Amino acid sequence: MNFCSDNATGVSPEIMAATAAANCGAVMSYGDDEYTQRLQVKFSDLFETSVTVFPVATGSAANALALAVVTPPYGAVYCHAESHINLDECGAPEFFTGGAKLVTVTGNHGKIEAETLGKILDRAGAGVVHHVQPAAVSITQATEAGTVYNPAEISHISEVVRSHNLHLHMDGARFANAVASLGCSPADITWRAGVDILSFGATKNGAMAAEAVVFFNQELAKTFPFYRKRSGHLFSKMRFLSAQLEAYITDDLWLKNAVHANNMAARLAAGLAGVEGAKFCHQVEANEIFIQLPESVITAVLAEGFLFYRWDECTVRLVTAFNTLEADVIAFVEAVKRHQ
Ligand SMILES: Cc1ncc(COP(=O)(O)O)c(C=O)c1O
Ligand SMILES: C[C@@H](O)[C@H](N)C(=O)O
Repeated sequence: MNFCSDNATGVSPEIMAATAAANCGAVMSYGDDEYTQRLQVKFSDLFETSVTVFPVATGSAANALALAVVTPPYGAVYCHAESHINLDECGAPEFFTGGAKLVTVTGNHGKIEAETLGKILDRAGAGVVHHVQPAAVSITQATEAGTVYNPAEISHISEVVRSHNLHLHMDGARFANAVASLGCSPADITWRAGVDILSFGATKNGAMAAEAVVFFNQELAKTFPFYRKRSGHLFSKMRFLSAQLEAYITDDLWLKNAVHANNMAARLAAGLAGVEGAKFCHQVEANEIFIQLPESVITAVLAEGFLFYRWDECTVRLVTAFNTLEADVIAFVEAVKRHQ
């Protein structure tokens, strides 16, 4: 039983079927196909405003290319110290921006606080030739700590971003899990809250390999095609990414998958709450659990064949997904309780 990551899962049957169904005949390439064209309307409907959508294959590409559009080589991107763009993308944002600097911001439970960000930006040296120039802020929704920003928190951050003439990017690798957790509309935690560009994740939540860069700020969308092409992410057979994304947002599949993943995480957290020596590091608000367990328990449960990542000293990360079985959750809890 694998609780390592939602990246470990397979593909939603609906998405696999849609991808196979797209494999018929010849269609125009490089995004000029009907599947990709339909995405523009369908994503605009989903977000209740006119958007421009660009499929790419990975979340790291979505993040790095989106940031490249809003950050000059001498610029600065402000992000949480534990953010994926800072720790897990091998310098892709720095590379694709042409050398911009990621300036990290600390904050509890994986979240940037507007007041802290404002103080940092007030002292950032905008216009001072010796300093990198503030250009963008990137927040992750749901965060790398398994928490979520509510609409008001995002609005407060975007007010600070706007007051310093910057742009706001959202790493939404687990965006669906955040929407499912908050019970809000996609618009409420994006453009209505001041987000300019969203990396809309699908791979972790049922797609095979498809993410969408969604532009709410249409002016910023103009240069993205060139960044995407020169990064090698302009797929000639784009239909096979777009077919995944289209199936993902059809009949609310994206939300149904996320609701299940979140429910399994809540079920797992409830089971672990009573374990002797267990201590949750963060509120479980989406599909990731960070929990401290006695080393003897961790070692014994790993020895039983359960798969999960150690996160740091005595802390493990448990991630549920759209196809996590409740029986697996129960089995994991029982294994932990056997060894407590
Ligand atoms: C929060 C977050 N953002 C972005 C990514 C990048 O996605 P990918 O691994 O597809 O590059 C991940 C990866 O799992 C992630 O957890
Ligand atoms: C790199 C690793 O953290 C991946 N992003 C995950 O969430 O599993």
